[in-house]
Amino acid sequence: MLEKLKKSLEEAPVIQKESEGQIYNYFIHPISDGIPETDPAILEEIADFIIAGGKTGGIDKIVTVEAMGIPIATALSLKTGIPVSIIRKRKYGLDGEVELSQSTGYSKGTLFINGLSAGDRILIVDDVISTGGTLLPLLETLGGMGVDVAGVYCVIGRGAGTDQIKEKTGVDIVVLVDIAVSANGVTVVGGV
Ligand SMILES: O=P(O)(O)OC[C@H]1O[C@H](OP(=O)(O)OP(=O)(O)O)[C@H](O)[C@@H]1O
Ligand code: HPA
Repeated sequence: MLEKLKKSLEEAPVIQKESEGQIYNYFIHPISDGIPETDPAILEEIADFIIAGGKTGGIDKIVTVEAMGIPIATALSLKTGIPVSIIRKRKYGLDGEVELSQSTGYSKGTLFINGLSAGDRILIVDDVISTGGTLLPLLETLGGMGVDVAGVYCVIGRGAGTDQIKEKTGVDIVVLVDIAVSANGVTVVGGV
């Protein structure tokens, strides 16, 4: 399953990004960066896998984080008819906007939630989970807002984020492909 995705990950180039004195080996792949181009067949395979997981029933909104969760969320939305709500990196100042801090292995920023409120039942999808510095504060913030997270899917998993989030929040993130990344490249180490 997901053989095309796994094969393309093994071929992904890796660059070094420096943040706060630490080097982060950053892989570049169509799903996580849109480079060199995204094969619609892979997006379709991902959406079909998520639908087969059975968690899209009774969902009000598919929720993703700008930018690279958007193609995955859109593919899923087109197949299910469920609307997409996007957590943005831009402040709008609308009533009810909620902001939170995000950190990754190579960046820090602020995320802005609009259009979600208590009682909404959502499915979160994203392209990558690595340190968990995006999803952990997001899950905590959504919990505080009374939003009901029915499931979380990340296409590519690397690093300790998935396990740390499970420990801290009890949320089981479904990762489709687990990888290890070094300066020499990407190795697929597990997945569905
Ligand atoms: O587990 P973490 O260490 O937080 O890494 C995962 C996050 O990193 C990427 O987001 P980024 O903010 O780089 O945005 P992008 O989608 O525009 O690449 C990715 O889309 C995840 O949201
Ligand atoms: O290494 C990475 N590559 C692309 N996107 C990412 N998001 C977190 N880590 C990465």
